[in-house]
Amino acid sequence: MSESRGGEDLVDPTAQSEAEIAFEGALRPRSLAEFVGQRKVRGQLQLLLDAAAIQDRTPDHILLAGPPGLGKTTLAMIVAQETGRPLRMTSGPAIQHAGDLAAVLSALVPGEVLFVDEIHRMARTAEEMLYLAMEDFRIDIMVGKGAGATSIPLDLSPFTLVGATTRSGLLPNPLRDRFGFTAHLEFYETEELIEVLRRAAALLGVPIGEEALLEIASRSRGTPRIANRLLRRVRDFALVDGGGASVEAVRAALDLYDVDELGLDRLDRAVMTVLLKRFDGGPVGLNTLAVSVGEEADTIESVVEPFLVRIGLISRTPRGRVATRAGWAHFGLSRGQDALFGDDL
Ligand SMILES: Nc1ncnc2c1ncn2[C@@H]1O[C@H](COP(=O)(O)OP(=O)(O)OP(=O)(O)O)[C@@H](O)[C@H]1O
Repeated sequence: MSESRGGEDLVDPTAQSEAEIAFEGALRPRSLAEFVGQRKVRGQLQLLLDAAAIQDRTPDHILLAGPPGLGKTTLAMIVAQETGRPLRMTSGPAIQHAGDLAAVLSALVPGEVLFVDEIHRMARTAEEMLYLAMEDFRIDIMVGKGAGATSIPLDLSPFTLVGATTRSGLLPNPLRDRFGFTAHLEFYETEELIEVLRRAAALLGVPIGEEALLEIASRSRGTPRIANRLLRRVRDFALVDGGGASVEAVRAALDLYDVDELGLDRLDRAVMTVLLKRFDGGPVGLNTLAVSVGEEADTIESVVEPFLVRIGLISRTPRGRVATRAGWAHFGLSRGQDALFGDDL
């Protein structure tokens, strides 16, 4: 739920309306067994939780790293659910001062799971407080100012911190090192997304065939949040059209929303078009690309780029972003053609 790229983008994993939050809540897997894909992470988490249960202690702190919409919040909820512990949720941007964090930490009950979304956006002063809290379940609260300032130690209840980040590179090493386990969530394979969709369609009571599921899955950018969102649009389309959720309905619905067969939307296409036409395939720096499409560099770096790299349309080089041969081919262009196309971006 980080920086939204705004508008009505269907394939923006960061943009979420109230209605969608409620919709997602209904589809969220409640146990590790129900959680589709991420096999390695599931196995690692299961082991960590089982070991803690045998020793009757709070599980180690967990860092969940990966692009938005891959299931970090869901996994945090599952950790609480599977261990029968209460869950408290907050986010980095909500912790602007050490005092904000002290208030949260001091209110934790023994064994509670504390989920901090976008943990890389927390205030620096709070990060330092968190080091001690994670290590010793203790914080020092500063009282007074200047020469008369004193620090009062405060013992905390043992807790498990589950941090989520789309930018693990931005976390300072001392914070990263205090997590007992870091899970790197990967984009989902098409087969896994089909599984996510099959489960969601059953929960929503939408009859849908395998071919239609495949068509939605392949346009979902490896992201369950997007898969569920596209399914919702297809369900609406089928309802209004009256023809059922056929593969034709999927194609018509997603064409209507400008999501192409690779799952690229307007912003992805704008980035690719700028890279190919204006910069003749690159290399181009991230900031230049972002300014050229009128978007935040952070959105390009954490949302657009990882997907374009993953599907092989661009690559990152030390000198900047470069279009690959597949990138040129997908847009039916070749190097040196910009004069033909002009600057019609
Ligand atoms: N492995 C999965 N199996 C089934 N559904 C999933 C899975 N992962 C995510 N989902 C679905 O996708 C939705 C989005 O997941 P979630 O909110 O956990 O993502 P996130 O990584 O926390 O995103 P953000 O960083 O934007 O908060 C969930 O509501 C759930 O319905």
